[in-house]
Amino acid sequence: VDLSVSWLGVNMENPLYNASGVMCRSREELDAVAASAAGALITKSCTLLPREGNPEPRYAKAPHGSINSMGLPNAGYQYYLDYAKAYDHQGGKPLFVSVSGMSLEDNLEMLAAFRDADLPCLVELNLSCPNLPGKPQIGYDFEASSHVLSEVVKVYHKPFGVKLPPYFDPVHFAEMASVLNSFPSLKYVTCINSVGNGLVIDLDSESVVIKPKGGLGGIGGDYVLPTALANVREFYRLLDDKHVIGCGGVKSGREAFMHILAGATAVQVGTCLYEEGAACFARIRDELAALMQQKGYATLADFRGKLKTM
Ligand SMILES: O=C(O)c1[nH]c(=O)[nH]c(=O)c1I
Repeated sequence: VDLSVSWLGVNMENPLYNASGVMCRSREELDAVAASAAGALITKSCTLLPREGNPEPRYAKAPHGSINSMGLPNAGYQYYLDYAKAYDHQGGKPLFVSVSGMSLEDNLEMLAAFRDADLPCLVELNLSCPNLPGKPQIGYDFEASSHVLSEVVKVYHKPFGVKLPPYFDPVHFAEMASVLNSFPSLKYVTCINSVGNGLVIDLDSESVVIKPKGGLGGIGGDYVLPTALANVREFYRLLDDKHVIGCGGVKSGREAFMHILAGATAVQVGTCLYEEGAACFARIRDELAALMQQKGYATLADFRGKLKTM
């Protein structure tokens, strides 16, 4: 079977890569993803200046996934720009850069720098960080999203994507799709970011499991798979001439297959990568290949977006 996918000028030997935020804050981590069976890699969302992030513990494994309130810890955009400048773009694994400025001005300054560097990497603009106390997720404010994107496309003229929060209402899917469809150079969306501000309780200690925000954090893993699949399918259905990247609940070939069946061009792995390490990519890749073989599909396009309804 052929697991390759070519989209937006990048060629991936398989559709799997890391979710921004996991195993991608340092060059050592990024190199580990690049050295793994992953088909691509993406950097930790970056800000203008380096950030420590929220107090620890800020990540915890949960019975069916994870909770995190990292608080955007990152080395600052210059670090990732330098990594991108030194990266072997011909090496076969596309590099994506996630940008998540603390303000529109910061986003524009970072995007202008990436523009001027004229590198082959694709930008994923994060509209959905749920863990900055006092800062709402842009993606939940349709007016703000439209304004940010209007300013972004004045500065950044290359194709780019956005990381979206999960939506839970058909009206919201339609509203956000309408905003996104008015930006032709916005060529992909990544659905979904973590399900924001969940609460995991440890029964024995009768306590929360992470320190920031009274224990509130973004939820990932098995918990979010149905929501992730719904967002992938809805935006796949509603967006014009854009790709949807699936993220949320992928821990085996089965969920990767589901995301692609729902319309995903490629698939990101977060919680499972955090817990299992980079070996998960070869395992999930082989499981996906076996599933395709079993079902008689030769390529991803044979079943992409072909979810049956009743
Ligand atoms: O807390 C984080 O750093 C974080 N955590 C997430 O779950 N999603 C995000 O987009 C971010 I920027």
